[in-house]
Parts: sequence; structure tokens; C-alpha cells
Amino acid sequence: MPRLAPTDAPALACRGIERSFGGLKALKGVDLEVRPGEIFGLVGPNGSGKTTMVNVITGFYPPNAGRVALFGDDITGLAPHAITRRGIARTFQNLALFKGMSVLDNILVGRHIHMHPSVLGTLFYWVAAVREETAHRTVVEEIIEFMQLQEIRHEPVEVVPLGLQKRVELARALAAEPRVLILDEPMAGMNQEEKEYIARFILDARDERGVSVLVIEHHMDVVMAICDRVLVLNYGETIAAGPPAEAMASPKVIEAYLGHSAARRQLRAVS
Ligand SMILES: Nc1ncnc2c1ncn2[C@@H]1O[C@H](COP(=O)(O)OP(=O)(O)OP(=O)(O)O)[C@@H](O)[C@H]1O
Repeated sequence: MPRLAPTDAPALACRGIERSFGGLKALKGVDLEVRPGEIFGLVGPNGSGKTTMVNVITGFYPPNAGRVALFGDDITGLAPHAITRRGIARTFQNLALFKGMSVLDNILVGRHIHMHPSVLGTLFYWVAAVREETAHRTVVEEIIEFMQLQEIRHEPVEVVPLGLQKRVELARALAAEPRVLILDEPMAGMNQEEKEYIARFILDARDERGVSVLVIEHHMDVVMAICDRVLVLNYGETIAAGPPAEAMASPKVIEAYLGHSAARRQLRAVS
């Protein structure tokens, strides 16, 4: 893979991303740049292309045009597992946890990219295998503590309330020890207290674990509170970018949200 930028590279750089579904142009040449250590918000009305952008970055949908680079390395078109190995972890709009497994085991799944299983290795070097397993569990225990999930660590994940399941999914993403964390509506369906918890964990993940964060979020109060910069999409195009208060006050953004009553309420609540 060619290097797009040898030095001072952004954590994530997307240039001219286009993606269509049949005749529908979901992304029409979108540029997006997340700086190292930044919390970057991707916002816009329903159907504006936010999740499609994340799916392009994480390899779920190859773009029809444009390039994606991670700390200067071109990752365009790589498979999702290869992109995860390069250092991007994500959560999903609709929870993607493994029912029937405990909270702890779900988080342990996040370690799989760092595991090196081999039958022969386990047979002949079982001491090393045990040591590796212990190291993974140590990381997971540390994340359980960081995310304050100790009390539910042995619960089957499906019996845990939705707000905590979202927290487990974030913990699993952190267990991969990513360089870039992508969160698709991490606060959907949460009450105010749960939202505040998640906002705190996102800030702490950036400050204490050094991850750069790209977050899709409809709750504008949260976007204003935690994002350093935002990019606003509408019908697959960028209509504003910059510091949240500035971008969300732009006439184009207000106009775009006018047809979306729920989003309009959100905007009014923070203005
Ligand atoms: N797999 C797909 N097949 C066909 N059309 C799709 C597909 N994925 C997304 N789209 C369309 O692309 C457009 C952008 O969708 P996308 O889910 O990216 O928007 P969004 O901004 O994430 O919306 P929301 O806030 O509602 O999640 C929409 O018109 C959507 O219907």
C-alpha cells in the first residue's frame, strides 16, 4: 500500500469519497479528516450518508471513488478484518453483541485481532499459550474496570439493560486497543444519565488511552459538549465543517434540519 502522507499524518483522512446504491448517490465526494487525539463528530439529518461513510472507512462498503488513509497508510478497499488489524475499531448503530455469552466474554472477543492461536503452538508451547491468554484477560479486566462494568461482568449480555449493553460494545471496541475508534450513535435510546456516562467514557478514552474518535451522534447537546470539530452531511454532501457551535449555526445546516422535526428540536435545545 502506498503511503499518502509520510509525516504529521491525520489519524484518518478521507478524500473524495463516493458511494452509490443503484441509482442513489449516498456519498458525493466527501472529504473528512480526523486529527490525532481529536473527537470528531459526523452529523446530519437521517439518510444523509453518515453510516455509509463509516462503512466505507471500515471496509464494509468499498467506495466507488476516493481514498481512505489511516495515519498516512492507504487502507482503501481493505477487508474489514484487515482494517481492524490496522487499528480501527467500531461500534454499530444496532448493537452487535453475542447473545448467550457473558459481558466478559463479549469484551474478550475484542482481543481476537491480538490472538495468535495454533493447534501445534498450544500443544507444544502451552506455557506460552497460557501466558498469552492471561495477558489478554489482564487487558480485558483493566477495560472492565475503566468502563465500570465489574458488577455485571458475569451476566449474560442479553439480560443487561440497553444502556449498559451499549457500554459493553464500547468496551469490546476498546479491548482491540485501537488507534481510531468509530462510534455509530453510541447514545441511541439512552436516558440523560446514561448519555453523560458514555460522554465521560469517550472523553476518558481519548485522554487516557490516546485514541482518536469519530462519532456519529444525533444528540446535539453531546456533540457540542465533547466534539472538537464536526462535519455536517446532507444528501451525501458536506454542508458545513468546523467547531460544533459554528458549524451547527450555519444557514445551510439550519435549512437542512428544517424538514426533520426531531433533529430541529435537538438543535433548538442547544441554541
Ligand atoms: N445497503 C444499502 N442499500 C441501499 N441503499 C442504502 C444502503 N445503505 C444506505 N442506503 C441509502 O443511502 C442513504 C444514506 O444512508 P445512511 O444510512 O448512510 O444515512 P445516515 O446519515 O447514517 O442515516 P441515519 O441517521 O438515519 O442512520 C440513504 O438514502 C439510505 O437509504
